[in-house]
Amino acid sequence: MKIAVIGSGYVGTTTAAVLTSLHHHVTAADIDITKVKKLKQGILPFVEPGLDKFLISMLETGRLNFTADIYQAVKDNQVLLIAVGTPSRADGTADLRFLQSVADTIACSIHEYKVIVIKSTVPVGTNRWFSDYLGNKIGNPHMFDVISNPEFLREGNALQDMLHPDRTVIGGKSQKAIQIVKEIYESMQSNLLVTDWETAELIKYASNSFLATKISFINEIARIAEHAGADVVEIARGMGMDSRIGSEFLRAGIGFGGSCFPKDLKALIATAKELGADSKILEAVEYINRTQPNFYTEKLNRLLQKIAKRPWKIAILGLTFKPDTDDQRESPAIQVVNHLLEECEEIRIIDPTIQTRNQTPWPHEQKVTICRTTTESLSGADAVILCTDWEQFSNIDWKEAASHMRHPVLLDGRNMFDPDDIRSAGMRYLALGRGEFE
Ligand SMILES: NC(=O)c1ccc[n+]([C@@H]2O[C@H](COP(=O)([O-])OP(=O)(O)OC[C@H]3O[C@@H](n4cnc5c(N)ncnc54)[C@H](O)[C@@H]3O)[C@@H](O)[C@H]2O)c1
Ligand SMILES: O=c1ccn([C@@H]2O[C@H](COP(=O)(O)OP(=O)(O)O[C@H]3O[C@H](CO)[C@@H](O)[C@H](O)[C@H]3O)[C@@H](O)[C@H]2O)c(=O)[nH]1
Repeated sequence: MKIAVIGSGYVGTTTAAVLTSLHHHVTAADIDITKVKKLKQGILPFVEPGLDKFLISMLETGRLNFTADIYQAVKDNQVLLIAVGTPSRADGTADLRFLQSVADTIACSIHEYKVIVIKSTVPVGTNRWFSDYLGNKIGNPHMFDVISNPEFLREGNALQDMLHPDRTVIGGKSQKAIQIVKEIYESMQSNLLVTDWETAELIKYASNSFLATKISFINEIARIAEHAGADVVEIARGMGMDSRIGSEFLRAGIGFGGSCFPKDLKALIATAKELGADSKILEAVEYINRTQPNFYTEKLNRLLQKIAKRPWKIAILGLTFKPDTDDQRESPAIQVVNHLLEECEEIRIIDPTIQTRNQTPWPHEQKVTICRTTTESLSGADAVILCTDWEQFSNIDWKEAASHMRHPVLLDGRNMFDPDDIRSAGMRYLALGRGEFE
């Protein structure tokens, strides 16, 4: 099939490469010319394990092409798959202006029947709105059909998630368009769920919100465990042994970040409000997550006030919202740094993907130092905070680390380490919900 993928970000690029591997002819289109130039050369503009090599091999098939000419991409392809961003507005609602701009482009270039597949995460009602908006613009609602096809990949595992999805959700009204989309994914071994637009849209938000709920739930249990002198890591292990609960998404820590959970949770709360429905659980999930990074850093503050002279020097391990990505969007590590900057003389950050200091603008930029090695970041520090559980941090020699620090204190924001190992290396170990209340 001939498919145009509109938007070449994390989702669009992965989708374009995977659809090529399914023997389709794919044109990936993006308005960002710099991005397109890189992708044409097989250079990924973001970090995503395995996707770089896969992209090159797909370009070599000759069936994958990148372009900044969205009009031509729309003209040349029967299926238009949209994967543009849907960021949060200040009030928490989803900003659909990129989607609307794609609709405007399609309206100017459509001459024959198209199947428009919305892969971007969009609030309930958006597929219906898109269909009406485009139909009115071109004055002919029969020139196209709209299909909701939400994406469930995780950053850091995008390629494998898309090659082997747990499920493929197809929402729509037109049987003809549903059949075409089914054929696109035909050779994939995946559970297929065909439904209407609204249900498909809500499956996406409900899935993300449920996973976010598991995380905030275990973070709340961690706060209780801390008062009770219990260990949340063991609690999660015990809970996870029950197959009805499952062991995933029960890691307590400084909270969830990224371009999806925080924004989708806020958007679902906003949708509920618009519809006049309750969202008490979702609001609690959002509240716990919003307060989680400061809950951790306050714990460190209390200890440092007792043992170290202000202003402090703090080392930060990891700035991305999770390992195996360079994405810092809504990273709780950034909230941790911002919360501490006022009290600190210097914050020394190390992250395997940091290229420049300016990826995130800091309020007191002169206080932030980007380091190349862990030792450099720890040198003279009053404390170190593990914010992102990158694999490479699991190999730190804590005995040596302690010798470089002014005060050997570790706040383990991801409960990554064994408290006994760290303490026996001469470090003071703080975590959340692991039996010690400072
Ligand atoms: N990142 C994820 O892990 C993930 C997973 C599942 C779903 N999603 C959803 O998928 C959507 C895309 O997410 P992303 O992370 O890939 O976003 P992204 O910001 O990485 O990429 C979006 C791309 O769309 C391009 N774009 C914007 N307007 C355009 C237009 N009019 N025409 C062509 N290109 C245009 C941008 O230049 C950008 O390259 C969002 O709705 C997101 O919620 C993301
Ligand atoms: O037990 C856990 C698991 C995750 N996290 C945090 O949760 C966030 C999100 O992690 P993850 O879900 O692995 O990454 P995303 O790439 O944001 O993927 C989510 O968001 C995507 C965008 O909608 C969906 O497609 C995916 O299915 C969904 O998992 C990160 O900050 C993690 O550190 C925890 O704190 N504890």
